[in-house]
Parts: sequence; C-alpha cells; structure tokens
Amino acid sequence: MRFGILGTGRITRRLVADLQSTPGVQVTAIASRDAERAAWYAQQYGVATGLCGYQALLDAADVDAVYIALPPSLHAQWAIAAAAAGKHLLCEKPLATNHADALAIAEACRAGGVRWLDATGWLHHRRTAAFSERAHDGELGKLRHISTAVSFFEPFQSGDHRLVASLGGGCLLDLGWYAVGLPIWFAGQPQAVMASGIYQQDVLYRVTAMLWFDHDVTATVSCGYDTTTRKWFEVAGDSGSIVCDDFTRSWAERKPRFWTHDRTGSAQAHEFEDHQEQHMIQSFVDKSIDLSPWQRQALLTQQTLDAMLRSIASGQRETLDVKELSS
Ligand SMILES: NC(=O)C1=CN([C@@H]2O[C@H](COP(=O)(O)OP(=O)(O)OC[C@H]3O[C@@H](n4cnc5c(N)ncnc54)[C@H](OP(=O)(O)O)[C@@H]3O)[C@@H](O)[C@H]2O)C=CC1
Ligand SMILES: O=C1CO[C@H](CO)[C@@H](O)[C@@H]1O
Repeated sequence: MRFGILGTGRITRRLVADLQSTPGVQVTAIASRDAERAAWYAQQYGVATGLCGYQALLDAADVDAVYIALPPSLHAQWAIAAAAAGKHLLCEKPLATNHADALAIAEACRAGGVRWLDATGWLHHRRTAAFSERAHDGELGKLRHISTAVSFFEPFQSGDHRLVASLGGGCLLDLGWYAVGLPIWFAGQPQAVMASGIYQQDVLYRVTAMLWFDHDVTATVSCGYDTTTRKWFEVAGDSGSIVCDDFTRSWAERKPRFWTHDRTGSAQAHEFEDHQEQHMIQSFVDKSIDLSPWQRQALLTQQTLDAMLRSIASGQRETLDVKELSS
C-alpha cells in the first residue's frame, strides 16, 4: 500500500519510520501547507515527493492510502475528501471532534469503498490482545469496575493545537480518547456518563468522569494536561483484576507489561516483546483483516466524548442514545 501523509507535525515525525518499516508499505508523498516544509520533510525522511497543499496529495495517482496527522478539527474535512478521492484512510485520534462528523467519515468511506481506521496504537498491541483475552476468559469473575487515567504535564508551545479550541484542542478529545476508550474496550457501550472539567485558556485542562454500563459495570476515568500520571488502568471483577501501568505507550527501553491480581492479593507479571505501532499499520494494510471492531470502538468513543461534553456543560448525568449507535 502506497501512503501519502497529510501534515508534518510531531506524530508524523514518529510514524513515518513505522510506516516505512512495515512490510508491504511505501510512503510515496508527504504534503504540507508550506512548499518548503514539504520539500524539507520529504528529503529528511526519505519520501519521494513533497507536495504543497493537502488536495495535491489526494490528487496524486501514486497514493493508495492517506495518513491524516492534522489537528483534530481538520480530520473530518480531509478524511471525507480522501474517501471521495478513493484513498484508504488512516486517521489520527480523535477520529473527529464530534460523533456526527465521525459518522460522516465512516459513511464517506463506505460510499467510497475504502478502508478506514483511527490510529489508536494501543488497541492493536499484542499486550492488548493478551489482557483482553484474560479479562474475557473468566479469570476476573464477573466484571464490575474499571479505573483509568491518562495525563501528561507538558510545557506546550504557544499555538499548539492542544490549546486552541477552534482546532479541537483540550485534554478530553486528546487524552480522553484513550482514557474513555479503555473502559469501552472492555465493557462496550456506556449507558450514561457524568463528567466535570476544568478549563484553562479556553480548553479543557482536566476532566474526571464516571461511566455506567450494562450489567452494573461502572468506570471512573480522568485525563489532564496539568498532572503527571501513569497511563494506567485496573479492570476489576469479583475474583481478580488486571492492572497495566502504561497502556498507551510503545516503550523502546523496556518490555510492555501488565499484572493479574487474585483475591489473595498476589500478583503475576506478564511481559512481551513487541514493536507496537507496526501492528496497527499491519491491521490497516492487511485487507483480510476485518476493521469493524475497531471502527465501532472509535464511533462509540466519539459518542461517549460528546455525552461527556454535554455533562460538563449541564452539570448533569447524561444518557447515551443506544439506538443511534446500534444503527
Ligand atoms: N497516536 C499518537 O500517539 C499521537 C497522536 N496525535 C494526534 O495526531 C494529530 C496531530 O498531532 P501532532 O502531530 O502532535 O500535531 P502538530 O501540531 O505537531 O502537527 C500538526 C500538523 O498539522 C498541520 N496543520 C494544518 N493546519 C494546521 C493548523 N491550523 N494549525 C496547526 N497545524 C496545522 C501542520 O503541518 P503543515 O503546516 O506542514 O501542513 C502541523 O505540523 C492530532 O490529532 C493528535 O491528537 C498526536 C501525538 C501522538
Ligand atoms: O496522543 C497523544 C499522546 O501523547 C501526547 C502527549 O505527548 C498527547 O498530547 C498526544 O496527542
């Protein structure tokens, strides 16, 4: 699959090497708003063509798939344009800034006959497959409660899209995508949410929330830009729990790991050898792999984030529209 990349930011600098080292993948073009930057990136990262303007890349005949690495508010526009141009779509998280736009992306891809996936790496890690299997094989007993936190304290450059509301900034869309995605991965569709948020510079800086699922499963989640937490979770049943201390990251310096705890309090560690981002790219390019479980996860996450934003604004518990989702 021949990839073209939209945007020359922080994540592009990391993912371009993962794309180039995935078997069956070539990166043939990169596009920037700025011609010089496009040429510099192409030269620097060994990409054949640097193009000025994102549409130029969508028009390129030697591009089969587009990786969108733009600020969140631009995802829907360029994802829909990519699908209309017949390009498969790997889109950075959050898929969009709201559920309606996420559904519009899915529909455009369906109409264009192209594959789509959000680039949420942890969902494709071997470690995720292993802890998911354990959670579902009865080892935990009945699933009861999930806790998770994903926070980074970072001195953002002024103008960083994370701090600009009109670009889809704020910790909820950015880090809440991971924190809320985790309980959804284990427990499915939330029925209701109650969230509270603290704003700084016009964007959400810290969010805490409670989620209610079917069968009395609950979750507490938090995310923020002004705290440093491990990107951890605990999935607890009535017989045991699974704990992971950094589920979103690919660690070069140590093996990905998680622990299982039983009723007696004893813990067993599980470690893996992994190159994590490549698994996500492989899921996307291997046409024999059904992407629908991950697509459903993305749409559910987006719908839940919408409900959390409503809850922050209203100060009330908000219910999710189950019918809307299942259709
Ligand atoms: N999966 C992951 O682990 C990570 C995912 N992300 C996600 O990737 C996306 C991009 O994040 P990141 O790379 O950190 O962002 P950056 O701000 O570093 O880069 C975004 C790029 O988008 C282009 N762009 C187009 N319009 C604008 C605009 N109005 N303002 C700013 N940039 C613009 C720019 O490229 P140019 O001007 O050259 O066209 C810019 O370099 C986000 O959705 C983010 O959530 C981010 C980090 C990690
Ligand atoms: O997805 C992400 C992972 O980590 C970052 C912190 O460096 C986030 O802000 C980012 O968008």
